[in-house]
Amino acid sequence: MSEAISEGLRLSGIRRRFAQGKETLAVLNGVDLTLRSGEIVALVGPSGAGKSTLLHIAGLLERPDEGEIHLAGTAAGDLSEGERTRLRRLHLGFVYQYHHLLPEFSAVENVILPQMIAGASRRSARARALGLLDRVGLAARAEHRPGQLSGGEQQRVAICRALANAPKVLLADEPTGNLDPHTAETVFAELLGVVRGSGVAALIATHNPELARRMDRAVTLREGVLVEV
Ligand SMILES: Nc1ncnc2c1ncn2[C@@H]1O[C@H](COP(=O)(O)OP(=O)(O)OP(=O)(O)O)[C@@H](O)[C@H]1O
Repeated sequence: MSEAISEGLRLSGIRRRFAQGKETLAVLNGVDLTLRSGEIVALVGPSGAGKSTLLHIAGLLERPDEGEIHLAGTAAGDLSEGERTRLRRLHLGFVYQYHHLLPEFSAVENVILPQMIAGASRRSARARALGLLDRVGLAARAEHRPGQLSGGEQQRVAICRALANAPKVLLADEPTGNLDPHTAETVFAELLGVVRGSGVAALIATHNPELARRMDRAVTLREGVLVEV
């Protein structure tokens, strides 16, 4: 297997600074990270360390000041915004702390939509959506709207939506941070189960050391550089 195929995401020498008044805050100071296919990596670290900034850059939502991002073997740096959007739709899934589901659509429709935007037929998109919802125990809730679901159920739907287009890489920012500890535990176990079952590479930011221990390895940001923990 070539390196380009087995590699989900590669970040090289990523730097990002923000102006804070007259000062410059160097949040990312040369971040290197390779996520192989199927690898699940925890991104831990104190508030303000730069986790969200790193996830935005890895997710092609923001450009770094310096450095390169390879997603599924494609270098993203020189691409136009349109090409980056296409690459993101093809290869990336996102889960946020809040579910961001469309409230007027049912659970299954929320998982169908990204597939149809990517060009799938309604029929195949629906079959895949129902399969994903079934894997997180939501088959019986597929036709419910987000407002009719519990917080944990909403977040499970958001996980299915992120995996709907069979991305190469899943990025998650505190995916269970908004749930009570018991629900967070269950939803996190399901997230790991469905991620492991799909072979997607995942980078998951969490404040919770217990959750971090369940992943394949953990990295943290120390003075803007990633180190293994
Ligand atoms: N657009 C911006 N402009 C200026 N400063 C920013 C911007 N985005 C982030 N920062 C600063 O960069 C630092 C890192 O922020 P970031 O949100 O990446 O941290 P984090 O590790 O995700 O924190 P948390 O765990 O609280 O979400 C913070 O000091 C923040 O204030």
